[in-house]
Amino acid sequence: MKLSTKALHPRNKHQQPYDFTALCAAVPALSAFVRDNGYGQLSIDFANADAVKTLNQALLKQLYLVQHWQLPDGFLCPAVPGRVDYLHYLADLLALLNKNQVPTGNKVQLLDIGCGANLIYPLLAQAEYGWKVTASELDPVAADAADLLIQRNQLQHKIAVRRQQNSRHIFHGIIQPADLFELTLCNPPFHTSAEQAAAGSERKAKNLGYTTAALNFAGRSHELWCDGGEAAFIKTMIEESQSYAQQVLWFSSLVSKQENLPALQQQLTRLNTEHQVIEMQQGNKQSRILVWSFMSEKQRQLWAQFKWQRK
Ligand SMILES: C[S@@+](CC[C@H](N)C(=O)[O-])C[C@H]1O[C@@H](n2cnc3c(N)ncnc32)[C@H](O)[C@@H]1O
Repeated sequence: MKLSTKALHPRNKHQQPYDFTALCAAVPALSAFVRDNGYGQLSIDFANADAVKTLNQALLKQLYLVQHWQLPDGFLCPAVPGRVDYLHYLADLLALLNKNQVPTGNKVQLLDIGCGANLIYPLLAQAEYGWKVTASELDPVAADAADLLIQRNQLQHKIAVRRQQNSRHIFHGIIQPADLFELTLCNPPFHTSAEQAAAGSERKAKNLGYTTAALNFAGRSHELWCDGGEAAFIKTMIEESQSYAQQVLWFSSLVSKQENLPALQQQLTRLNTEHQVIEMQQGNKQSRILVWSFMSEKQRQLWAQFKWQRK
């Protein structure tokens, strides 16, 4: 099945241009970066890493009530509207099992693979749906930064980071025998080498009209690449997911390159999974979520009945 959308998810709070007046009220430091964009609208210089970080602080505070958000230099700075879109589409999968209502609160458990130093998906999932989140991370510096965000926002009972010790593994060493997750999500490292990652950042900067690679989205190189790129990363994820077939309702991953989809879909068909592609569009940027499940519809309904609907 292929679902297609042309705009942000209807529940996404970012349908309108940013309200810089409200954002500056939430985080006054943002005012220093706001200027007229030449078309009579307020904006910031998206090539300025400090400006983009401060905008994120303000968005997270104003719209998601995240009081403290900071990012060590050189780490991937997320675009909030696109990240939250992924969560809303995953929430719809759960709503289908729950009389079209998204199940909320800590009865729903999410696993975020590679949360980064920015911890963006766990923070948004907690803010939007109150889900309990386990986050994995390979990079010790990123994992420590994510832990600090949890502590500063007093989310210790709602979000936990588990360090992945082996770069060749995704779920192994992270999912424990007693775990049950409704959802796994992942924004995988997408490039195949550090050089390709640098070229990708350069290209993005040029598309935005800047002459040099803007550092705000550059990220530390190993956040952005791994051997074999996203195709190999997701292939390993699918392989390992077999071991947790009865512990997870829906596995998922972003797939940034359309051309990587057919091989992954074939792999999922060979494994006899139910799978689908959910297309997302944010402005000119197109991306897609690949979701798969080893359970039958009946098994998923039983899960919902026993885990969410029992009094
Ligand atoms: C593209 S970044 C995404 C970061 C964040 N989730 C976001 O969306 O901005 C990929 C992240 O996966 C981490 N990573 C790479 N291999 C991993 C693995 N095997 N297990 C867990 N995390 C991994 C990287 O260190 C990096 O933080």
